[in-house]
Amino acid sequence: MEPGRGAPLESGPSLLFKRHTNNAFQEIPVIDLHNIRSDDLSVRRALADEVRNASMNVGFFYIKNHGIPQETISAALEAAKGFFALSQASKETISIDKSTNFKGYTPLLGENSDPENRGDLHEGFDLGWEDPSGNVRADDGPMSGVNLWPDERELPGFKEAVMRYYYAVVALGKLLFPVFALALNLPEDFFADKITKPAAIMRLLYYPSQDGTVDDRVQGIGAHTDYECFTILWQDHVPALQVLNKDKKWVDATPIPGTFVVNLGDQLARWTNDVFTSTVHRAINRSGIERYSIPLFFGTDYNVLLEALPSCVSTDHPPKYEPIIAGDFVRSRIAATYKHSK
Ligand SMILES: O=C(O)CCC(=O)C(=O)O
Ligand SMILES: [Fe+2]
Repeated sequence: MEPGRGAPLESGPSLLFKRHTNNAFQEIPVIDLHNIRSDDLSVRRALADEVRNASMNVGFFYIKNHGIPQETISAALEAAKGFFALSQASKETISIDKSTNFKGYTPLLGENSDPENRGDLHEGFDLGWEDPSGNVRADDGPMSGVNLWPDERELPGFKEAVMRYYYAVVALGKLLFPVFALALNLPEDFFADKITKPAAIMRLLYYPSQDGTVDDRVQGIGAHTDYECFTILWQDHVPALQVLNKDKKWVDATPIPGTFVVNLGDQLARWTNDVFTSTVHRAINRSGIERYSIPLFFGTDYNVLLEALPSCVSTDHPPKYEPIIAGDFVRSRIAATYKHSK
């Protein structure tokens, strides 16, 4: 059999399940991507082993040597700062309420990631795929629709900086899928025909600091899991992100310069029948200064049927979730966060 094209590392799904440890993680591993493009399959498999371990037991990992130039990140951050500094009236002209597919501006408390809470204390700007000429796809099913951009005269260069960052992170996401495939003992190209139209939603997020008396039902972003396959998150130097371990203890995802945080989402958990874990997380900014972050949620094409992968099912581990179309799943989960805000 051709290397990396279907030869399982070790046969049988039960071996995958056995790699779950009973220990609650205390820290988030850092994975070095410098050899992600290696010609040597054994090198790529070694990387996949690290990703498998983190995906099964933590659901989060940092990546370093990811190849995204610092100036691309800095320009996107400056664009985000410029956007959130606009007047409320300007931002409201591209309110997410005017969008058919959850694109544009969300004000403070405009959504609620944890139904137990009152609302999320962040502002956001959401965008999805568009090509360099500004065309969106018509065939994204329930997530079809255009991006809403601020007026170019008010914020020159915003769209260029944001899209340059977006394309760079989408390309990085495409590199990670074969690693996840190897980590699941699947052919390395297993996901290739399922990510032809990147269903990648990106958000610019702004978290004011929560000072003084804090209402525990208002957090920067309430406890939640992400919806797509995985998220590539850039966070600035301000600590806020926390990740829940099996002992129900919050572990800090402390900012590490030069890294992104990758966390798995519910699409991958459903697809892998929970072999890979979609871990609960939240962000609370009590630093005294404002915080910015940029998550990019990387999902499958919206028409893909998410049903348990054969390699993740056995007689002991029957499928846990009903098969569902990716686009319907994402749309219903996003809609819920807006409905819960009150
Ligand atoms: O801002 C962060 O650190 C986390 C954001 C997040 O969890 C999300 O947008 O889903
Ligand atoms: Fe999240």
